[in-house]
Amino acid sequence: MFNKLVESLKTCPIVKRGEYNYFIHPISDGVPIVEPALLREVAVLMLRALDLKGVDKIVVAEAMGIHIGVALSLMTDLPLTIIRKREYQLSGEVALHQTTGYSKGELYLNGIEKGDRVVVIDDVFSTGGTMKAILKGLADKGAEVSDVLVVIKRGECDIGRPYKYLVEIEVTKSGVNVKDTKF
Ligand SMILES: O=P(O)(O)OC[C@H]1O[C@H](OP(=O)(O)OP(=O)(O)O)[C@H](O)[C@@H]1O
Ligand code: HPA
Repeated sequence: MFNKLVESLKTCPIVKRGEYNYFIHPISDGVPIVEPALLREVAVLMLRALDLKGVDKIVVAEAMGIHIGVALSLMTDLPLTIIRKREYQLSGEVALHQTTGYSKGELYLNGIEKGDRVVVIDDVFSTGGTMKAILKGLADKGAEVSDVLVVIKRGECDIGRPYKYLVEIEVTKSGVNVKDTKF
């Protein structure tokens, strides 16, 4: 079931972003090409893993949460909100500060009401900085987080609550080692 995700990770290129060994993969970068069969495999695994009971909305972050969020939304009929890097100044918008292993920036959360039950999905966990910012924003809005899932977990990562992942990897300067698969 994990064939396409695991095999594509084992052969993906690494580039340096400062000291950070950055792996380049279709699910986490959208390049060189997102094959439908890979996206479908990831979508089916996410659907199998997630606790969707009573869930109202799916939450993802721009950019690389979008394709997996759309796939899950189409399969579940759950609406999707995309946390954007652009400010809209809509009523109720929440600004979040994102810090990753190689960047800092602002994110803007819209479309969440007090009492919403949500799942949050993302492509990668590395430092967990992005997910911590998202969870803080959702808590500030009074949303209840039913489940958090990442497709690819790289390294140890504490986000202050339990979460699920599909694949755990280790990234070195010469490549990706797949350490574990779930679901
Ligand atoms: O656990 P962390 O250290 O926070 O890293 C994970 C985040 O980094 C990437 O986002 P980024 O905003 O860099 O890029 P993107 O626009 O390509 O999604 C990725 O999509 C995750 O959201
Ligand atoms: O190494 C990475 N590759 C792709 N996306 C990422 N998001 C955090 N780290 C990475």
